[in-house]
Amino acid sequence: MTAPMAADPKAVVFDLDGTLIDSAPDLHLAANLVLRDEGLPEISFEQARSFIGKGAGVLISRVMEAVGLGDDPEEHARLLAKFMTHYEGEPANTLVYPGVVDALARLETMGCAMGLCTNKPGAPTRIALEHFGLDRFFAATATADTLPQRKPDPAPLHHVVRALGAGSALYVGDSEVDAETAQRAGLPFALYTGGYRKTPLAELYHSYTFDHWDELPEIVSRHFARVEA
Ligand SMILES: O=C(O)COP(=O)(O)O
Ligand SMILES: [Mg+2]
Repeated sequence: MTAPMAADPKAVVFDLDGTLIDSAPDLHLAANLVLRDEGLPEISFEQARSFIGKGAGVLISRVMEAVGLGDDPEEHARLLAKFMTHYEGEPANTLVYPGVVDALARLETMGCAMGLCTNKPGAPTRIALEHFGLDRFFAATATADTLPQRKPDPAPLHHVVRALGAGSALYVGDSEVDAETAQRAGLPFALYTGGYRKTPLAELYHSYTFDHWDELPEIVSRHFARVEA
């Protein structure tokens, strides 16, 4: 007798910044604490928000460009290290988007396997997840330091899907980087419109959109009903 094939779990993978948590105020503050300490002009909240998506290293490159510093690698490494010392504390000004916890709890009761795929480094990711009680939902996580590749390379997303024991997954994110990652991974993508996206919706790859987290469980059940049909 052959063993029955394990059913592919309904897997859903989430982005973090701009999707589950609104971390822009703390990222803005940490960037400005570096600039203040260096005697440099500070950046606006809108600038900081627009620099989020490709991880802390790219954020610091964009900050350096914005204040007229060059792109010297040693200077970049020094400022990035300073930024991380400011950012790695408890997320004092970060909020979970409304409805996130209820939506994740609902997906859990629906039997979804859930994972996280973020360009945020591992240490602040773990601190934020624990701080907001979100860590219990995720059976697999890829952060900026899990693999050599980062989003929009599809490798971290594939890594999380595999770690969940799934062949496919719905990816949920807020930004251009997430849309490109899902597209390159060949996975469906649910775009949260409340995050840090700058590009018009019509120009971005997406399978679903939602403006409020209480809409997501219904999208997920529709999606998997269609996939299983
Ligand atoms: O920290 C960033 O720049 C991006 O993080 P995210 O991948 O969770 O959106
Ligand atoms: Mg994001």
